[in-house]
Parts: sequence; C-alpha cells; structure tokens
Amino acid sequence: MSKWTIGVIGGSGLYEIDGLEGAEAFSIDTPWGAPSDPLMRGRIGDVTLVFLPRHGKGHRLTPTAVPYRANIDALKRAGCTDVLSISACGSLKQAYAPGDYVMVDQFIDRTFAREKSFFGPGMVAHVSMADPVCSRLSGLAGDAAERVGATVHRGGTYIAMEGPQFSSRAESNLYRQWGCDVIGMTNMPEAKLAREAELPYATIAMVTDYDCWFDEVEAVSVSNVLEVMRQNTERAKQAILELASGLNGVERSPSPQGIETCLDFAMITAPEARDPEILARLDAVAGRVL
Ligand SMILES: CSC[C@H]1O[C@H](OP(=O)(O)O)[C@H](O)[C@@H]1O
Ligand SMILES: Nc1ncnc2[nH]cnc12
Repeated sequence: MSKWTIGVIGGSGLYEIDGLEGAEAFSIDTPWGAPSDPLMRGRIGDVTLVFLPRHGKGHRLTPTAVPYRANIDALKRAGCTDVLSISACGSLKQAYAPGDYVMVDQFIDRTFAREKSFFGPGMVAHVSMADPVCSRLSGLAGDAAERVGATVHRGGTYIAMEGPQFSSRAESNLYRQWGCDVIGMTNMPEAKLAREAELPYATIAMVTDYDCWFDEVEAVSVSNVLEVMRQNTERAKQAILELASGLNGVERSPSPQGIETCLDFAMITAPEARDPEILARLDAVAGRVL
C-alpha cells in the first residue's frame, strides 16, 4: 500500500510541531546547500510527517535568504510525497479577516532576488505552473482546518513580494486592483521548486493582517502579525495533526493532476548536450527521469 509522507514547511510563528509518534530530528545535506534547519520526522499511525521551519528556529532567515532549493530537495530526499506550506499572510480583501485561513490556488510571483529553478544551463526544463497547487492536498488540508474550527476560504491568489519591507499603500492598492487576495514573501519560488521536484504542493495562508490598504485598520507590523500568529499557532498545529489523522489508513494514489510525472513533458536539452555536473545535482529532484 502506498503511504502518505507529508512535508510540512512551517512559516512565521510555527517553528516546531509536537504530538507525533517516534519523533526524531535529522539533518540532510543537499547539492544546493543546507536546508533552513534540521528536519523532524514523526508519525500519526501510518502517515509520516516531516517538519521543516522555513526561517529556521528562532526565525533567523529573511524571506530572501531562505534556502528554497535546499529545502525542497531535502524534503524530496526525505521521501515526502506531498508538501504543505503554512504561511502568515496579509489580506487584500475585507472578507478575509485576521485569523482566517485561505487555501491559495494561484500565485503571482513578484520576487526578484532568489534562485528559482533547479534547472539551468546544461539541463533546461520548463514545467507548467498553470495550476500551481495540488487541489487534492489543498482540499484535504482545508477540510482538516475546518474540522478543528478554522474559518477557511477555498481558493485565492497569493502575491509573493520580495520584502523584507512590507508594501507601500500604493503597492497594496495596486495588488488589490490586480485581483490578488493575500500577500506574503515566501511561497515563491517555493511552489515553483516543488513542482520541478514533482512534489504536490499546497499552502494554508493564515491571515494575520490587512496589509496597509484598509484605512480603518492599523497597517501591518511584525507585532500585529506575531500577535495573531500567537493566537493561531495552536490551531495550525491541530490542523496538521488532523490532516494526518484523517489520512491514516488511507492508501495514497498519485495526484490527479499528474504532478509526480510532470518532468516527462518538461525537459528539452538533448541528452548529448546535458552537463553531467548539473545532472549529478538533480539526483533527488529529477532522478526519476534522468
Ligand atoms: C513576520 S511577518 C512577514 C513574514 O511572514 C511571512 O512568512 P511565512 O510565509 O514564512 O509565514 C511572510 O511571507 C514574511 O516572510
Ligand atoms: N502584509 C503582509 N505582507 C507581506 N507578508 C506578510 N506576512 C504577513 N503579513 C504580510
């Protein structure tokens, strides 16, 4: 029977998870450097969870400095079948209030100072990002969050900004005009890299603030983000455990969107033109097809 191994990337305010059977910390080195922190593996029944705090324990890493490639490669090497991100975000819509969860299904990537691909000169690949989120994982995570009492909005566009500064009011209003629902600094290039690694990815965007467009409410600051996260972290942890409990004993079939085989249609470099050094670095991410 095929089992679930869910990688969980914890965002701001979520640096560890407890309540797992057989929990053990472990380190993985990758061809892309070290991940943000040692990983933690544990089980709920026959479901394995692998936890990684995105910014490292103590929140050492800026959104720009998060080693996104190493993190995704490490989760792949750890045997993850799926990756769930938990992220703090600002709301760009009045109806998405602080404390609510948004099950993001689209992204706009406005980051510009990050490595965004495992591929490059000597091994070129173009994966589709038309549907960047695994709808099955997102649906299951949203259901689990609802079961532990969260207000969950299904679907939403997350705009990823470079940061680390928050947006100006003009930017915040522009993103609203673009139809974005929430804003954060980390889900790109994470979602792109997960797709390149053929890992179904979903994110629970936990609204912590109204950014700075809403004149009736104080503009975002770290202290209001952390205050909402403090109230919400326990529920986020419960949602993760509830997701795993719900999948205990459930056979895992491949993602209905074909994400685990997306590299079949993505690689374009002729075999004789491939650079062996890059191929060696792709052993975990693209080993299935190389
Ligand atoms: C502490 S507020 C800004 C910070 O929070 C979000 O991070 P994450 O997605 O890891 O929860 C946001 O993207 C910024 O990095
Ligand atoms: N308003 C906001 N902008 C960017 N990242 C955030 N993370 C939490 N709130 C945010």
